[in-house]
Amino acid sequence: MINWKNLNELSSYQELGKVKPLDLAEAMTGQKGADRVGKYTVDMAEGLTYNYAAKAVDDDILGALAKLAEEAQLAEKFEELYNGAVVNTGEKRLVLHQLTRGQLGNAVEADGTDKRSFYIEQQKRIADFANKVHAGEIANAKGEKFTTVVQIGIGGSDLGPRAMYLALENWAKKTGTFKMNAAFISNVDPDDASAVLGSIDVAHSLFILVSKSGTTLETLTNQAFVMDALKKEGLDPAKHMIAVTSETSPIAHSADFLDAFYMDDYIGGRYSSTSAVGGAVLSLAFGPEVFAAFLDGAAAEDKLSTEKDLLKNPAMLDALIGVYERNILGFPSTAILPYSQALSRFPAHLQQLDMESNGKSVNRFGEPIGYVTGPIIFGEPGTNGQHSFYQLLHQGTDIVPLQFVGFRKSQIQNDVDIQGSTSQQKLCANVAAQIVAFACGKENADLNKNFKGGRPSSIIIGDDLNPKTLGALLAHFENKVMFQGFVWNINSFDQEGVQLGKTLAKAVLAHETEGALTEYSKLLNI
Ligand SMILES: O=P(O)(O)OC[C@H]1O[C@](O)(CO)[C@@H](O)[C@@H]1O
Repeated sequence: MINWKNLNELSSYQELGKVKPLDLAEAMTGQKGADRVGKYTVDMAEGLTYNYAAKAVDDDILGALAKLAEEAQLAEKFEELYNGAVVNTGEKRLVLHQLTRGQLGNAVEADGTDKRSFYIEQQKRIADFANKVHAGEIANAKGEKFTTVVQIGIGGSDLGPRAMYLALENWAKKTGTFKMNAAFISNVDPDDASAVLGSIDVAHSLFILVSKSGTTLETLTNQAFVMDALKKEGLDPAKHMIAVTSETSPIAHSADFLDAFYMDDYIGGRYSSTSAVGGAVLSLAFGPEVFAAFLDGAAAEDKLSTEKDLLKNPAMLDALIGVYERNILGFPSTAILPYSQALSRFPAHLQQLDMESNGKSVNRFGEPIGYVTGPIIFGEPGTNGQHSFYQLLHQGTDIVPLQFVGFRKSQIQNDVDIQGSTSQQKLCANVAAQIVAFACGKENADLNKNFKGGRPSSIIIGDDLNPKTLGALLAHFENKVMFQGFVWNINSFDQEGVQLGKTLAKAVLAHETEGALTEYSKLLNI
């Protein structure tokens, strides 16, 4: 029997508030700190590890978090989700993104079909299509091979797939699996589409129109923009464009497209990288085998997330430590800091994943809640961030919990030894230094140079970033966000907060405004 209770109704949450907080700076200094690094670590899938030695937790706090996980029935709620319960209460939908990469529980039937079979069928259709494009069997009007693929989409139909493409681009070039360049058009700003169209060979480009709803204004505008450009080159848009959408959307089964691949309403945009939304562009860019390996990594991490023991479940643990930092320690934000250039857009993807999912003020039944929920998420790859906003992270008045990601090896493996160390060693040295600097600080009589420390961080470490480790990394964060939503008793799978702005923008374009909106319209010359 599942109890969907608010966080402040749980006795384990009240108990958690009474546990003595850890003095992180003290705990991380000297041999005690060294011991913590070996102790507070848990294996993730695909050889990754989640190390939380530099988080402000000890055995007592972890014990209290384990009780909270149990009372909030996190493992049971995940089970409900993957067995096909209507967990998206706002939209009255099932939540099935895990099913795109594996079968965690019972077969799930919806709309008269077995959903796992449906997702596999779409993956097979995409693989077949991609193989034909690579072989030149599907080609442009002159029978020439397509060399570039361009995804048109926004939000979840852009950020995840774009971040995943960038994460694997150099890996694929290095390993000989690279098949096609990919570009992305998302913003309705005409400079976005113009710049992308100006940088590609349009006659040899295949466009993927990605919109689950098939109604997103930005995406449909960019589709028309691209169709116009194709026509101006004397090309037939329908021979250069495929669609990824839900079967019930207005753009499904349209003659505007060479082919169409489907996902469905049970996969939220921000959770759609492992569906056809990511599958089409990644299979075309790197080949279906690479996409399949990415799915395997995500499936392996999902499996780990079913573990009931908090200390063996990295996503649940990461989620609970985040709740402790947000609700007990009162920290308002979290920074995502990958020490990997390939993950340059991963923080942007996590901004949507986390903030669109957990930026909620009512519980899953639509009732107000009396505690804070999702933190503000931001980030940049290291070491660039160090020379930008780390000043505030080290000495600012707010404490910002940090989530580092680092790999022992670079992707391209082209490196130079300068002054006794390689660039990769310098990168890794910096992340190690930052973790300890944030945690331990450094006293100085000159307060301007004083570092208080006590600033918590965790790090996910792997040997290298490849399709499997990337899949595991993605699933870790998806599952972390889901578990946090369960703890806060909110619905992490709808996004009503984006609607009002869309409605008002339509009113502005239709010149149906009043008051301040009319004045802003005039200021912007609309
Ligand atoms: O794929 P669609 O339906 O075009 O939606 C794009 C994005 O728009 C949103 O609905 C927010 O406006 C996101 O949740 C979604 O990822």
